Amino acid sequence: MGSGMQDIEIAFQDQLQKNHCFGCGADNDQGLKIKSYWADDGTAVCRFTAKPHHCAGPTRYLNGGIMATLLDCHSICSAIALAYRTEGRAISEGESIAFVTGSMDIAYKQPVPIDSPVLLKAELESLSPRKTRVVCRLFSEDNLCAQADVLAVRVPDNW
Ligand SMILES: CCCCC/C=C\C/C=C\C/C=C\C/C=C\CCCC(=O)SCCNC(=O)CCNC(=O)[C@H](O)C(C)(C)COP(=O)(O)OP(=O)(O)OC[C@H]1O[C@@H](n2cnc3c(N)ncnc32)[C@H](O)[C@@H]1OP(=O)(O)O
Repeated sequence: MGSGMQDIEIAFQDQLQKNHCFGCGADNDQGLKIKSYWADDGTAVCRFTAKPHHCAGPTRYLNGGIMATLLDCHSICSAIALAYRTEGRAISEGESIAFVTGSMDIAYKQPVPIDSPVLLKAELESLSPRKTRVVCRLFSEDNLCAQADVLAVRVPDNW
């Protein structure tokens, strides 16, 4: 105990300011408050544990709208993080960068048990200064349960 490096990594969302988004806003007390981080392989990851009221029709499965929110918000926050990294800045350092969802296509492949944590993994590709494509996968217990193809579009920070 007490020696070596400490993991002081801070989630993307905890570095963004004044974000009241239901899915990713640190400033929304009734929101999902997801937390996203860089992984060593260049993807961005997020782990989320649902509450019982996030259920689908059957109480044992996660609601598809909640899944969409997780995929959307993890993707957009990761696109924002990538843009800061590409500009050589820490998140929220200097002029703020904002992206929104231009489009999102989701394949729901398997039902997601509500009791198990999910893992979201986002692969990012910058298409132009204004557009980032994100392929975001949602896993439960190592099973690929949903996949989203997201177009993140940069907007002015007063959007
Ligand atoms: C949300 C934050 C913004 C505010 C900042 C506030 C606080 C900042 C703090 C933190 C922010 C952090 C996180 C917030 C995070 C996320 C929330 C989750 C995501 C959401 O929940 S967000 C809500 C849902 N989201 C919308 O409410 C979008 C409504 N919409 C629009 O606001 C416009 O529609 C817009 C901006 C999308 C485009 O408007 P625009 O005027 O820039 O249009 P333009 O044509 O110039 O598009 C430029 C290039 O994108 C291509 N393009 C555009 N749309 C496309 C589509 N649908 N399919 C295929 N390509 C598309 C064009 O083809 C062109 O491509 P090219 O450059 O190659 O020609």
